[in-house]
Amino acid sequence: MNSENQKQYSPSLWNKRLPVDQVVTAHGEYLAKNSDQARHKLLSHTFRFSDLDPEQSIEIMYSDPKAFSATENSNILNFNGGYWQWGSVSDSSFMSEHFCQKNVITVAVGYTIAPKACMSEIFCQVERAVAKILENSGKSEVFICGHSAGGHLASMLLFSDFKRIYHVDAFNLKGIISVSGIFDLRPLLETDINDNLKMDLEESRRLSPMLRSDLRLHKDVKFLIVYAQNDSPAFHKQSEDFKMHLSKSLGYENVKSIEIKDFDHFNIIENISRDDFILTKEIYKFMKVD
Ligand SMILES: N[C@@H](CC(=O)c1ccccc1NC=O)C(=O)O
Repeated sequence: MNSENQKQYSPSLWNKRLPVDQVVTAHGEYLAKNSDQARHKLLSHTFRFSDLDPEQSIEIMYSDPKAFSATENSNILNFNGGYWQWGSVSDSSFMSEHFCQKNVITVAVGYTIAPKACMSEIFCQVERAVAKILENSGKSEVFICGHSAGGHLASMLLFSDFKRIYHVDAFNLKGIISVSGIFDLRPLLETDINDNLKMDLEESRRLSPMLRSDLRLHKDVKFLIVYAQNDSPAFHKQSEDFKMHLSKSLGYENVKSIEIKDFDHFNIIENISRDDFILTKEIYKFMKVD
């Protein structure tokens, strides 16, 4: 165990709002409550990809059946955080209400969490769900937002060969938003986060977008990399290093990073349930929604 890494990758220790042992529970309750509220107010469909685990599914929300059946609209996919071992697809539609009011369709994307699935399996499940969504999205624009572990999964899609493996075009995948994401998994090997994931060095390298340059996604994809002021220094560095990797090594032109002042690892994502939050407004701008 590396105690410095353990500290840097324990986001609850860096929050300044709540006692350390309460912040994760409060976070889970917030996401569940707001997702339930959205489910009651909006129309929704769940598609399950497996009989083995209900988490391997997507939950689509929308306010207007006409928008849902239109061939040209805007979709935002959400990948939940929780270090690939907590969180649920059913708690991942907490931001749907205001997006759907603006005729954006929201899609919570679920996956089997560790230790039932390892990191490679989790990424495959997410990749397959995205391929299905792209296949069925017509000319609609698709944006992906991921928090923490979800930001990692979203960024890994850069190296997905959708054409060869799933026979779909990814031309309508327009942008990726990582909120307090992790891009180099190696520091996690020496923390208790890996007790359930059981990654070895080879798997951690292969699944680190920071260490990959075998790009498959087209260069027009836009990136928004966001982190909270009260994230740890290691999280800040991971985001800024990945921004450099995208722009300098991989040649992406449209990459922006933002630090959200006075927020932490948890309330930075909770608050995208509000339409007046600074990050929500940035996401609207990024998606060209008004
Ligand atoms: N044990 C971690 C928990 C954590 O990082 C977390 C919990 C819920 C949702 C996202 C999280 N972070 C990354 O995926 C902590 O110290 O906060």
